Amino acid sequence: MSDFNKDFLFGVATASYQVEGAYNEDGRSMSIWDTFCRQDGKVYKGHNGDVACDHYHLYKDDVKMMKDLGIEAYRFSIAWPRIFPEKGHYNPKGIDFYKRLTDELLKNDIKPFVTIYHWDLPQWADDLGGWLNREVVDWFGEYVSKLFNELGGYIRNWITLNEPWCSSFLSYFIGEHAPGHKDLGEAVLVSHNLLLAHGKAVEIFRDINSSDSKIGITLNLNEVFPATDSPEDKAAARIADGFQNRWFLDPIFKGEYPKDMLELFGKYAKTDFITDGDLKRISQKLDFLGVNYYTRAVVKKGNDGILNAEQIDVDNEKTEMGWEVYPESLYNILMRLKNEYTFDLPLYITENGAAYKDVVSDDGHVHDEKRVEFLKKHFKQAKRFIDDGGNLRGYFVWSLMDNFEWAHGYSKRFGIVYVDYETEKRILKDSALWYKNLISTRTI
Ligand SMILES: N=[N+]=NCCCCNC(=O)[C@@H]1[C@H]2[C@H](O)[C@@H](O)[C@H](O)[C@@H](CO)[C@@H]12
Repeated sequence: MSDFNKDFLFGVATASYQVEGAYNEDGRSMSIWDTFCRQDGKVYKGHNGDVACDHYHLYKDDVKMMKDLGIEAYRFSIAWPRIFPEKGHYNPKGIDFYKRLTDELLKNDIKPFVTIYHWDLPQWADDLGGWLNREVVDWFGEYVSKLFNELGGYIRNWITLNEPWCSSFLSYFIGEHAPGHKDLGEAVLVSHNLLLAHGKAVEIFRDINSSDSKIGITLNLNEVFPATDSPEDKAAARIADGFQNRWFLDPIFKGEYPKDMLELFGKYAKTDFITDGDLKRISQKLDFLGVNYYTRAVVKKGNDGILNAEQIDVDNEKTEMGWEVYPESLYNILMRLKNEYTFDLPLYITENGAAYKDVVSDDGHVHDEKRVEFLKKHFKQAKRFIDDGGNLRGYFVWSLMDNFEWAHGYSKRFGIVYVDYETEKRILKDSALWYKNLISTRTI
């Protein structure tokens, strides 16, 4: 048994489109996810975020619930379509919601960690090309400037982007997320414009915010294993690692794209969009890195003609998402970051959690023992990293409450709090009570 020190932050995370609802209230305009949900076959049973968990109206109760659990930090995202519902048109009512939410958090001694972009691009921006249009960097700059000026006095921790891998490759190559394109060339261009927007936000942040405010980015990283020791499978694992991890880690922390991936992508995608100064903008010094970890990947040589790396099914415990439970990779990823990229830069686990088939028992409780075990194992790996000299500053469980799980709609439950979507009633799951005890004892 060992203790997390008193400065370590125990948090929970959500995202605007997944919990807020109030999709057309107080001036909010459509996002690409509002549009995507309305297209046939894109989202499970046509679910959407119109109401979601109604966090927009129930935030005070949700903050009280966090307070009662002893939660020390709350990671939430801001909906760009609330702040700029039209190009160049600022909506003060949009900011007012986040001022109310932040005020409630601070009154309850809960630190706000804000994600500036968690995938809900305004539809007006997408109509102008969205992340495919390099002008998006300027639109993003206007957006972040307003946030820093209006909220910078209350919010001290900022995350520019959530998982640019998902906003680019999952959304423009694999096509599972909005806007649902399937073009590798587009995805590579989008990934670059996302990183440029990230860099622009850091530049503006350094101009506007005081030094006691911190800025970082959140990346979803996984550890990639070859299915066998064969040279082909090892080569496939290297490419998959480049596709998932190095394509973002290298430009941000080393100021250059990985050569093997540039060469590979260059065969299928335009890569002449990288202009002088781009990598300098992308690789500015950060105050922390956020890591979202869910599972590892085991890959074999594939034949898709592009990456030629195919994830295989592993006969091991899985979550409702079909993701293998593999806590050791959390430690390995953090150690790799420390040794190869971030060194002594503060790290946060900005997301870790699991979806399971949660049901309300006859006793009115939700006995989610699998989630308790999942979290226990992963917190142990986080503590192992700290004991081995890792500069891990906090851990945000995904998620505070069940919510809109993107293409899966409301069919997957990640919360430590159960949400009855018919009534919006919240029910603490056993995992919430377990987390409350962990926070109070600080011992895993
Ligand atoms: N094909 N395929 N896909 C693999 C996708 C893995 C990466 N997905 C994530 O990390 C998302 C992250 C997101 O921030 C949050 O908004 C999501 O609710 C959670 C749970 O899904 C995780």
